[in-house]
Amino acid sequence: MRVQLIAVGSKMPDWVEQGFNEYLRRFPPDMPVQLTEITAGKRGKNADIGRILKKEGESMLAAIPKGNRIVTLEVTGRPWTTPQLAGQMQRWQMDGRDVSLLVGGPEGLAPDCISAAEQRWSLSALTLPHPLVRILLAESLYRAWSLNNNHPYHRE
Ligand SMILES: C[S@@+](CC[C@H](N)C(=O)[O-])C[C@H]1O[C@@H](n2cnc3c(N)ncnc32)[C@H](O)[C@@H]1O
Repeated sequence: MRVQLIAVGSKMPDWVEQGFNEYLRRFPPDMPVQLTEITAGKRGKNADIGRILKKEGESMLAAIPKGNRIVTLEVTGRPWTTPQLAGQMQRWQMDGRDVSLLVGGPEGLAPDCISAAEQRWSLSALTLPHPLVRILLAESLYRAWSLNNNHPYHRE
């Protein structure tokens, strides 16, 4: 199973790149995690946020290979524990499809992305900055993978 992380925003600071890549490089060849960055629309003084959000959403959906399972990252999504996420991961793997995880920009995800989601996942009841979400997401997925594979990274 391949995991595609589609996130609004590019040109992340070094600490974000380093933190994210630290976990990315740990995934095994049969579960690669790949990042697709969507350029955020310009949010000037009189920017039409609704239009920007729609365009970002269209770009996100266009980047998803046909047939992928779509999972949105949302504050109001399901708060999975690590064992629950590990269980989800096993179900995703058995289902045979690749997974696309969607992370929105400053105003969140476009309504079209939310409608397209099969599952909505919350990392915390707090609203997190999107650069931090990438790192937490990669670490959470790696921890769930380590639990499923009896790797010593996760300890009960
Ligand atoms: C700065 S947040 C957007 C805040 C926006 N006001 C909203 O309510 O969606 C940017 C993105 O990070 C992700 N995100 C932020 N906090 C999250 C959380 N606690 N759990 C899951 N995803 C989160 C979501 O994908 C969100 O679209």
